[in-house]
Amino acid sequence: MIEAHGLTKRYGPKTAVDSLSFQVRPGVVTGFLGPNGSGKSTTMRMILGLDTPTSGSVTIDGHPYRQLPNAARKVGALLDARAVHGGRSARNHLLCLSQLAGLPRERVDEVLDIVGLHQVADHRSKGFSLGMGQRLGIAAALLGDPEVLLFDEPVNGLDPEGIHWVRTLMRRLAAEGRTVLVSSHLMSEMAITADHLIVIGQGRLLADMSVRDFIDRHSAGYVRVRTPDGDGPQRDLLGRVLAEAGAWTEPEPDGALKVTGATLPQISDLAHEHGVRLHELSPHHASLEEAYMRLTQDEVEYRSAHDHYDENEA
Ligand SMILES: Nc1ncnc2c1ncn2[C@@H]1O[C@H](COP(=O)(O)OP(=O)(O)OP(=O)(O)O)[C@@H](O)[C@H]1O
Repeated sequence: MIEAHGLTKRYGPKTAVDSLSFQVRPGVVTGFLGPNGSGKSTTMRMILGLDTPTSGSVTIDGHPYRQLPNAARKVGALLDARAVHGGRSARNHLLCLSQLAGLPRERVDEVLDIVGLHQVADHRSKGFSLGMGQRLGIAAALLGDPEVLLFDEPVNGLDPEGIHWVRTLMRRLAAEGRTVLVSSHLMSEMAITADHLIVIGQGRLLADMSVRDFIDRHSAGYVRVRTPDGDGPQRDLLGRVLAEAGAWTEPEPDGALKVTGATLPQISDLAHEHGVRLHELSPHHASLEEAYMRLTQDEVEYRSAHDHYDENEA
């Protein structure tokens, strides 16, 4: 289990990670989700002892990474798949890593099999496609047969077949009882891959819940309602009475109104009471992607405003 308590990282005036507290449990895939620059990589680097927190702490099974007995067998990570030494063959690269970590040589062939690189194991990794490089990075993460695995954007740049392969592998590793933390900036990908979500924006925790709960809570529906006169007085009247009833309306390009905060029967009754005829009254569900955008949007906006402020200050 990975546990963070008030984890904070500042780079000069920039707070990259801001008082994060969360737990990553074994047996499930935990998706670590946030827009670009929200602090995912910095958090992962702190989990792996590659960066020191400004304050707070993060531990793996109760120990900071650097104090873990036999860390190479306990934790595996894919941070930057492009960081492979291109002059070596895939096999030699993995042999070097296994030697450095004191792991048995035989494990190299096992992981080459797992990631499907056996046939090209003696080719220089310089000629590898992005997908093959990603597989090699994952092979390196699996060398120590670790209980805890961290993958930073593992599907970046992969084709659909590669994405499917990574997704299946993550789920298999979790099913074996391992702790699997995988970062992404794509909600659609995490909704399929992960069981649990930790969502951050501007370094701060925005959501920590199961994917199912996230869908239930955040993909709130809306109702589309259209009057015969498009954006005429009938629609304006309906918009006013809906607002008075506490609903929130937004005009659609085709003259319809997008209504949230009122049920289909409530809208129908209000229209009837005020003599407004309706040509459309239809329920809709916001996509998960929209929900995620809404959740993180404020943080992105906050950042732009903040950066602008900093520039003025300087
Ligand atoms: N060494 C550093 N020095 C200064 N600022 C940094 C450093 N590392 C990260 N940052 C800043 O901290 C913030 C978080 O960066 P981080 O790379 O952790 O985000 P991320 O969520 O992983 O983004 P991405 O999806 O783009 O990789 C960014 O604003 C980044 O510019």
